[in-house]
Amino acid sequence: MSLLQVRNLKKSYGGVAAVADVSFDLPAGQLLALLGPNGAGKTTCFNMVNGQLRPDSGSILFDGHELVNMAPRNIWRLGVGRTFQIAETFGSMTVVENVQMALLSREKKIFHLWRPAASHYRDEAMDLLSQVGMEAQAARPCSVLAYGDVKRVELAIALANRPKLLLMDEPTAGMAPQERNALMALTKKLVVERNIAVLFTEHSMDVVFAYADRMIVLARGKLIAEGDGETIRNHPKVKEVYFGSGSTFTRKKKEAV
Ligand SMILES: Nc1ncnc2c1ncn2[C@@H]1O[C@H](COP(=O)(O)OP(=O)(O)OP(=O)(O)O)[C@@H](O)[C@H]1O
Repeated sequence: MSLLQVRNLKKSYGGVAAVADVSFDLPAGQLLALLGPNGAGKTTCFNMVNGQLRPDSGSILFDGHELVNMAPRNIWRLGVGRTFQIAETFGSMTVVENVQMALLSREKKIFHLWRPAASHYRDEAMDLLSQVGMEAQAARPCSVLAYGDVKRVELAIALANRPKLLLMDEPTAGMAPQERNALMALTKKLVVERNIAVLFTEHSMDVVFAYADRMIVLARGKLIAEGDGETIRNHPKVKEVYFGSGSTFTRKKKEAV
């Protein structure tokens, strides 16, 4: 049985069917890209999986638990993680402190500190930072980091909760091509090592074709195609939706990581 099983998911806004009868599976250890043109229903779909939006109908079964009608915090506790942007809130804290906070939050200990905060979970935080290649920058405030490095710290924070499923909404938005590839290569490595599943939306097709194991494509709320890169590239409905037929995605050489 797949880790995540989405069945007949529906959500309408007034007369607009934002998501119309969408079903898909995501096994552990896979990166699944959720694609589609603007307004296709990607964000709506995403937010139903993380509990921010309640579907009109359908089922989201995760690791044997029905997520529909469950509070986002409880969904998170079951092991559905997301990458949050730390820049706005915790930018003045150091890299390692940000990860320590995430570890404390996992253990619900933020308001029960009995040791100086600096010593809480420091080793575990440093271990997570080494996994994302950021241990050398542990003592720097997040606010001074390069954008690609902030994204690595966000990944470490998301991993602090030991997610079984990680949701990433446009993880590489605003990044230069080389940074994009480095972040996705790292994500892929962690997915394989930890056997976690990743569901991500992404507008950079070079990233999608280089790193996603499978893709699903939405158009006007409906799932129109599903499969690997080759299947999606050559799918007539996908071609039609993106370019009104003709060639859809140009094959780009994977850039050096
Ligand atoms: N809160 C809302 N109220 C009304 N309509 C909404 C709302 N959220 C989304 N929609 C509509 O639902 C449809 C799907 O929107 P959604 O944001 O899920 O698409 P998307 O694929 O994420 O698009 P994008 O790539 O532009 O972010 C669109 O027609 C959108 O206008």
